[in-house]
Amino acid sequence: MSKTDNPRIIVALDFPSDKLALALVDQLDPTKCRLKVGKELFTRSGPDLVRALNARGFEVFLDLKFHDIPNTTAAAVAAAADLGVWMVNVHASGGEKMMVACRERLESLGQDRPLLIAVTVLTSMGPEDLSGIGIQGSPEAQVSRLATLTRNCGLDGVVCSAQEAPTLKAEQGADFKLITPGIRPLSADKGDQQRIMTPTDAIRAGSDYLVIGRPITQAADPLGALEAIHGEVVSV
Ligand SMILES: O=C(O)c1cc(=O)[nH]c(=O)n1[C@@H]1O[C@H](COP(=O)(O)O)[C@@H](O)[C@H]1O
Repeated sequence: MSKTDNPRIIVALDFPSDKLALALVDQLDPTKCRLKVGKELFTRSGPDLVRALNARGFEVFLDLKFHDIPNTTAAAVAAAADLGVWMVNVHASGGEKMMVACRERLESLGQDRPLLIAVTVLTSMGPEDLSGIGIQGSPEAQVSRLATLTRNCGLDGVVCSAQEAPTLKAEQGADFKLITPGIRPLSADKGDQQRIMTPTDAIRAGSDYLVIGRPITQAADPLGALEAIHGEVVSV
């Protein structure tokens, strides 16, 4: 049985400044979503912004997709843990030694550590993009391979497309977390995403957490958009 806890929506704060991010956050409800801080916002606003979000009662997924040698990456996830984030990620393609070093470093910090997950194949990538980087075969096969490696390294889950969720739940077990971006309500623009799914279909497919950016952050009424998707998700 999966121990996924609420809220299951993670709003991606892809903004160029803390001012713009906080203006959006102050319209949201921490009982209905967690927040994701990614590369753009963290590079501009850094740890102080993460602390400001925590102080407002939100749990934070620090999405910096670390990918480096084991020693450097393990030190980076430990820094994320010091910041008090709820979840942190690395690229599974960094390999076994890198992922094990990260997990061991976090475990050495004790019980109250962030969830550690790995990115498999980005949801913006299709088969032709994989072949461009020398990977033959389907995105689904590559996601399964990297998810198995991630689970064998003892991490808590993976970032993948909801399209791969049914296969991964069957292969990796219910407790292995699936964090799925590329979520698009029927009326929303696909944008640069390729492997997409609606919120309801993603939950039915086995997603534990839905990462949603523009369909909420660029909505005329962000709280209304969040509440509509939250209502959809809790009623599946
Ligand atoms: O790690 C991620 O969060 C991520 C992985 C992935 O494969 N695809 C993906 O879109 N993301 C992130 O999920 C968010 C999706 O945003 P929207 O496309 O605006 O909903 C962005 O912040 C991406 O950085």
